[in-house]
Amino acid sequence: MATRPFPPLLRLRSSLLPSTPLLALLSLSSLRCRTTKRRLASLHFLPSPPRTVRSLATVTAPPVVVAEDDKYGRKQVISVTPQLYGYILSNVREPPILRELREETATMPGSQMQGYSSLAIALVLPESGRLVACERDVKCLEIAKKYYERAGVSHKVDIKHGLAVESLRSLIQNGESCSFDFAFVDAEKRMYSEYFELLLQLVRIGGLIVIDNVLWHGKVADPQVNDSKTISLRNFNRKILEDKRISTSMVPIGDGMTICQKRADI
Ligand SMILES: C[S@@+](CC[C@H](N)C(=O)[O-])C[C@H]1O[C@@H](n2cnc3c(N)ncnc32)[C@H](O)[C@@H]1O
Repeated sequence: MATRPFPPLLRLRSSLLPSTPLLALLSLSSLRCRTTKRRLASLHFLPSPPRTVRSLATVTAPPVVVAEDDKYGRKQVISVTPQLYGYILSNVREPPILRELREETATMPGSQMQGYSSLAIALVLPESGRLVACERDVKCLEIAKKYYERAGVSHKVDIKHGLAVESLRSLIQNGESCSFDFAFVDAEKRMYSEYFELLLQLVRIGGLIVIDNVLWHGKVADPQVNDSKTISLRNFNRKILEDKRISTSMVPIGDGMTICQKRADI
């Protein structure tokens, strides 16, 4: 998950979702929603705090960096300091159940916020909406299930326990291609390209695929960093850039997020 906050509310208006339903696939991550009534989705994606928050909570680094190179026109870039992160947390409409999940998982080893994205989406789905959530880790699922139940949204969530690629392939084999409105990806970074190809089959024309962590803490831009995840993400970003089957925008919020819309002419 990203290590810096996104703007707290990503609002996808119906104009972005031209026809039918709304669905998603994410990692707790894969969701699908079918509704013929509401075509508006409001999704909260509030990721983990910056890694420095817990250890350097009182340090206040300047939040703005100004590029020195003239070719960038002294562009100012904001970075989320612990102080700014605290400010954001106190100025977003984060439902109490999501805050509880975030706080409970903040101190856990490994990935934090298990189920946060899927719970955020399930909370705003209409009763007729459905979410497919893919996760391989039982412990993560236990946390997520607990919160789905507490939030009263379990009936909207179809959990697929296993490798996300296998779950996505099963959905295709079950004839569910072109039936999803929205997919959110935040699982194994080296598999992003495979997830994307499968999701492109599963979402309808006009549907959205949102991919998290595409800037990978800035490592994708650092030629000195060449570990397998960074290389995969670099290759993935290049592939998306050149892919004519989608409209796409890479948004520098959180850890970098790419938003793709499936085009009609593929
Ligand atoms: C960064 S966390 C995602 C958190 C998610 N956005 C949320 O809010 O719940 C990454 C998750 O992906 C899961 N994961 C990683 N690789 C996977 C795979 N190949 N198949 C299914 N889940 C996977 C991990 O177990 C972990 O829970």
